[in-house]
Amino acid sequence: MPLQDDTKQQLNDALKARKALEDTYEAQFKILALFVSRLSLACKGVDVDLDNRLAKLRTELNRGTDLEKLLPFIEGTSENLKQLEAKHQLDVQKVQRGLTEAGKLLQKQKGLPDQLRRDLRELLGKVETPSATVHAFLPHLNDLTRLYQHALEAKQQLSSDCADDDRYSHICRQISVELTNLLSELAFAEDSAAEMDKIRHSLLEKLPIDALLEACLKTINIIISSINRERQSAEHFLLKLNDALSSVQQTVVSSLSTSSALKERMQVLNQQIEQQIVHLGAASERATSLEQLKMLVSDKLSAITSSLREKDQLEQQERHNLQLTLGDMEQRLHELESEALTFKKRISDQSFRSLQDALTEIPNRAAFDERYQLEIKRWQRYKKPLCVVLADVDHFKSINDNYGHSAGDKTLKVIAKTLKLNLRETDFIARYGGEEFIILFPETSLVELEVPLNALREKIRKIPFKFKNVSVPITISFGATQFVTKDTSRSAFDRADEALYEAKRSGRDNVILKPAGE
Ligand SMILES: Nc1nc2c(ncn2[C@@H]2O[C@H](COP(=O)(O)OP(=O)(O)OP(=O)(O)O)[C@@H](O)[C@H]2O)c(=O)[nH]1
Repeated sequence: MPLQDDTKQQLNDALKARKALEDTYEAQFKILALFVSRLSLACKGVDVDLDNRLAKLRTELNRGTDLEKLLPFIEGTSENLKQLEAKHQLDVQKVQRGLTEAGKLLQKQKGLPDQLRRDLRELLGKVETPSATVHAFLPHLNDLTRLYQHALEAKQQLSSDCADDDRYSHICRQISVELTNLLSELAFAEDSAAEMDKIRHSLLEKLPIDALLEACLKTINIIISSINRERQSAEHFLLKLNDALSSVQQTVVSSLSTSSALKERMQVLNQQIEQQIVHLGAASERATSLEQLKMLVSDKLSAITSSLREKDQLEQQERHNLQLTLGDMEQRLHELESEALTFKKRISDQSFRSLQDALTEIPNRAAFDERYQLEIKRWQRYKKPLCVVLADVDHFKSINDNYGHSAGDKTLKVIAKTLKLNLRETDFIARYGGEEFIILFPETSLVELEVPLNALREKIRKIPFKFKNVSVPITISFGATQFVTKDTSRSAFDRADEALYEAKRSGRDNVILKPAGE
């Protein structure tokens, strides 16, 4: 029996040990199941198929399903994971390639700061190193994003600098245009005119701001010295006038005093003559003999004759003095008259020249502005059609560039002359600035313009321009419009400008008529 007891004991012990082992396995299995369940949750979102499989596995694990029953699940999921692993490798390569390409693209950008370029080079070196997971690239991606951000900031700065550049050249262009217009509206004497011409020519180039300011200062100096010259000339005229008037006054005063002295002397003589006649009468009564009377009369008569002669001389002297005074005054007046004439001509020349373009000798922009307002008023009053036309020489810059500015100037003169000669008396042409002309056609409708404008265009094209022995055909484009009721001077002008732009865009050497409302 002890043996039986012993065996029983052993069996019990074995059962206990097994139970303990089973308990341990079960606990371990639970821990493992929990871990697998958590791990599966961590994988969630990588792949939908995998997510579904893992969700099922978790449910089974929670239920405590036998490992045996779980095995097919596990196998299927393992297969799924293998495929994912392959895909993961591809993803890693893709991320690596993507990062490299994005980095290289950034490297190609212009205007990046040097430090950014260095950081980028270093980053691209790191990206080249192979990595097992996509995660390993995350810091690189982060770095690259940062570099992109810096690059964008640098670019933005650069483009705002460029915007400044644009603004700068816009301002320069505006100053240049305004100054050119001002120069064409100013009238100057010969020497200043040459200086002005020099400044005008310099403005044909693209000038930096300091050169433009210098041109402005030079212009101001010329204006000031010209004003001074005009003032001096006016002063000179006034001084002459003053001189002449005071000399006339002096002459009149001295001639008055001379003539009053003569008058006094004449009175004395008259008295003397009267007295001599009275004496003669009294003495003749007293005379007792004819001989005595004869002597007395002879004496007195010679005294009277000498007084009369003296009186005659005095009268002659007075007449002579008067003639001298008159002659002197006449001469003074002639001088003054010619001085006044010169001055008057100077003033009228001045006002004429201030409305004339110095180069082409046709009206300038200021003259146009005046005439434009006048024609608009006429159009409003009489309701007769009014057209405004802008004309611009084609590719004029290339004439300057290829043959020099003097050739350009000559071209403008010839074109202006041709245009003017081929217009009616009632039409008005002005140089609007640069190589642009503006024409007003009163009492003309837009349809009526087609033929004459095309004729003008042909005329210009046929001018045999020759530079450096090369025949250079020059063409011109026209943009025309007609005033309508709602128009202002500006709106009609803008429409003509748009038409001109269309003429240029259509290939130049063209006439575009643009009615309102198109
Ligand atoms: N010689 C000379 N050139 C002038 C004068 N005024 C303006 N210019 C030049 O005229 C040229 C005008 O050039 P752009 O405005 O580019 O026009 P474009 O070359 O005529 O070309 P499109 O008008 O487009 O056909 C510039 O080069 C100016 O310098 C001037 O009084 N004399």
